[in-house]
Amino acid sequence: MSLRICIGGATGWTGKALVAGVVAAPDLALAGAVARKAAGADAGTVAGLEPLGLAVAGDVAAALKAEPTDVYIDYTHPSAVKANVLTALALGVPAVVGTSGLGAEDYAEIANAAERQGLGVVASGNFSITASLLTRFSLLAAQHVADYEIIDYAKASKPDVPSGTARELAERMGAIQKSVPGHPIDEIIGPKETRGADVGGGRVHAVRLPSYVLAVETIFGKEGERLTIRHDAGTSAGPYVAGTLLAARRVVALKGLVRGLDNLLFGPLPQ
Ligand SMILES: NC(=O)C1=CN([C@@H]2O[C@H](COP(=O)(O)OP(=O)(O)OC[C@H]3O[C@@H](n4cnc5c(N)ncnc54)[C@H](OP(=O)(O)O)[C@@H]3O)[C@@H](O)[C@H]2O)C=CC1
Ligand SMILES: O=C(O)C1=N[C@H](C(=O)O)C[C@H](O)C1
Repeated sequence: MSLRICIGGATGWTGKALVAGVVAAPDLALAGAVARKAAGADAGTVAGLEPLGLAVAGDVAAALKAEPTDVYIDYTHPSAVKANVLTALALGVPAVVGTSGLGAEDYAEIANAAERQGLGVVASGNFSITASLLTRFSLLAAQHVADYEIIDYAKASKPDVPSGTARELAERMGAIQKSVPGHPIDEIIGPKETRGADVGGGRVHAVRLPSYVLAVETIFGKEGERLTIRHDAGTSAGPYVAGTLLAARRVVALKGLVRGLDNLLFGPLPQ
């Protein structure tokens, strides 16, 4: 039997690519689509496909109550994602979280809800396979090099900071080894904000300018040498589809929260 998927944000940049990915996959079926402005319209038509005979729902609860669903996927907005995921879990549906804007405290709450319900959640700041390589390489490097900083580049209109990619990376690198500034920030002469923000132990500098989609750079410094690891997203949402759908296929067998697609792709980080 096909795995029945509901997509929150089905009319968005990423959501439309995912609707097409689910429709094209022989082992998946689209059971629900959520968006406010297109509520009532056909989910296939609004994604630029043939009609699917499935109406877009105006909210997550309505979609999940209307059709039996195995996995809820969220690509909505930083202001909506946490409530959507908690709603899915409360209705007994595991979740895959692509939307950015949540930090360690939000994920602790989501992990508790998932464990209470005996359900899985997979969240990843970036579901592209190559961005997951940036994450994994950076985590490995942080095990060996203490001094690092993260640069987070995104489009001027991005509503959240840092990006989901950079936030997850900073929190996970910070848990391995805190990035300790060589000169204490409190004693800096000049505007302290120019030294970026401590995000879960990792230091992040955010740049927001037209022409970027999203790029993340981790820079490691040692005496006499420097290592830079960088990922650049292009203008298509295609790279996020395979990783998101891999997470959807795997989340049904999990209990609790897994944060980071690299954990599904490459297994736990070697200690
Ligand atoms: N983890 C990853 O790999 C990736 C993460 N992202 C993240 O996913 C999120 C969505 O990105 P993107 O696809 O570009 O977004 P879009 O703005 O293109 O689409 C957002 C979708 O969510 C719906 N939506 C539901 N609730 C809200 C709300 N409260 N406010 C705004 N929209 C809402 C919109 O429809 P309507 O307004 O009609 O409700 C629309 O369908 C972002 O946080 C982005 O950073 C994006 C790509 C990859
Ligand atoms: O807002 C976007 O567009 C993206 N956001 C994600 C993030 O916040 O990390 C990543 C994706 O590359 C695009």
